[in-house]
Amino acid sequence: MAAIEVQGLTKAYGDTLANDHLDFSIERGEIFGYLGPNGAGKSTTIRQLMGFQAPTEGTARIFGHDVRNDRELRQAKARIGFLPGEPAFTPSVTGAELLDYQAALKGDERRDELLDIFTPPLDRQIREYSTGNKQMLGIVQAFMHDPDLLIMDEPTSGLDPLKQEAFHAFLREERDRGKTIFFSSHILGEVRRVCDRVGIIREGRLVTVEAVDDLLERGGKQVRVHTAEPVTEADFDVDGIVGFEAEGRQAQFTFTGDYNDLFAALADHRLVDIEIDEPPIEEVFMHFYGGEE
Ligand SMILES: Nc1ncnc2c1ncn2[C@@H]1O[C@H](COP(=O)(O)OP(=O)(O)OP(=O)(O)O)[C@@H](O)[C@H]1O
Repeated sequence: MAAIEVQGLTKAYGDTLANDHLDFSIERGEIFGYLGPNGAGKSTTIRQLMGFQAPTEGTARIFGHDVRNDRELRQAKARIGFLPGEPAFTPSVTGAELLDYQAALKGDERRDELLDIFTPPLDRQIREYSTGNKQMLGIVQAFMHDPDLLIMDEPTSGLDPLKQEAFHAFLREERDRGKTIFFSSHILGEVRRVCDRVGIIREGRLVTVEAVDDLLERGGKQVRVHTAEPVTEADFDVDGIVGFEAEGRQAQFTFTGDYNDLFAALADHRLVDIEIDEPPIEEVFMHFYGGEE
C-alpha cells in the first residue's frame, strides 16, 4: 500500500482550478519533491491531504485512509508529522512551552536529538523568533514524535544555507530509516539534492512525475562560456543547444547534448572561463512544457 495515493484530486476556487484532477502516488520510504512555481497549487494539495480543505472532486488516501472521512483522516494523521508553509504558533508562548504542549498530545521521543541539529531559542517567546527560528521549531515539532510520514510545505524557506544542508542530510537519514517524506518546493536545486522522485505541478495540473535523475538528464545544464574573442551561434554548431544567447565574448545556453561534441566545438576558441550549472526551474519548465508563462 502506498503512503499517499492521490486520485483525481480537484480543488476549485470559483473559476480557478487550483488542483485539476491530480493523480500520483508516493511509495513508502521515498523522498518526494512537489515542485512548482508560486501559485501552481502545491499548498492546495497539501491542505487537502491534511484535511484542512475538502476536495471539490476526487480524493487522497494516506496509508489507505481516505482523507474525506473524518475518522479515517484521524487515523492517517496519527502517523503524520506536518510542517505548514507559514507555521502559526501562539506568539506569547516560548518554544519550550510549545514543544511541551505538542509532546503531551503526540509524544516527543526524538526531541533532544532534533534540538542538537535544529536550534531555535527555546526560552524565548515565539513572538521574538526570526523566520528561520520559527521554521526550526516547526521542524522539531513535526519530527519529534517519530511519525512514519512527513508532509511539509516549503520546509527550507527561511533557513540559512548551513541549516538547509543539515536539514537535507537529516531527511536522507530519515528516508534510510524507512520514513516517507513529501515536501513542496519551488527550488529545483533543493529537489535535485535530496529527492528520489519529483512531481511537477503547473497551473493546477501535474505535468510530470518522475525520478529526479531522469528529469535532470532531460533538463540539461545551463552553460556559460567566456571566450577571448567574440562568438556567435554559428560557432556552436552542436546538437542539444537550446536558448542560445551571445553578447560579445560571452555566450550562454541550455545544453542537453553530448559534452564531447560541445568541447570539440569549443576547441576552436580560446576559453577564459566556463560554468556548467543546473538550469533554473523556469528553464526546465520552458524547455519541456511550452513556457507560455
Ligand atoms: N483560499 C483561496 N481562495 C481563492 N483562491 C485561492 C485560495 N487559495 C489558493 N488560491 C489560488 O489557487 C492557486 C494555487 O494556490 P496555492 O497556494 O496552492 O499555490 P502554491 O503552489 O502553494 O504557491 P506558493 O509557492 O506561492 O505557495 C493560486 O492561483 C491561488 O491564487
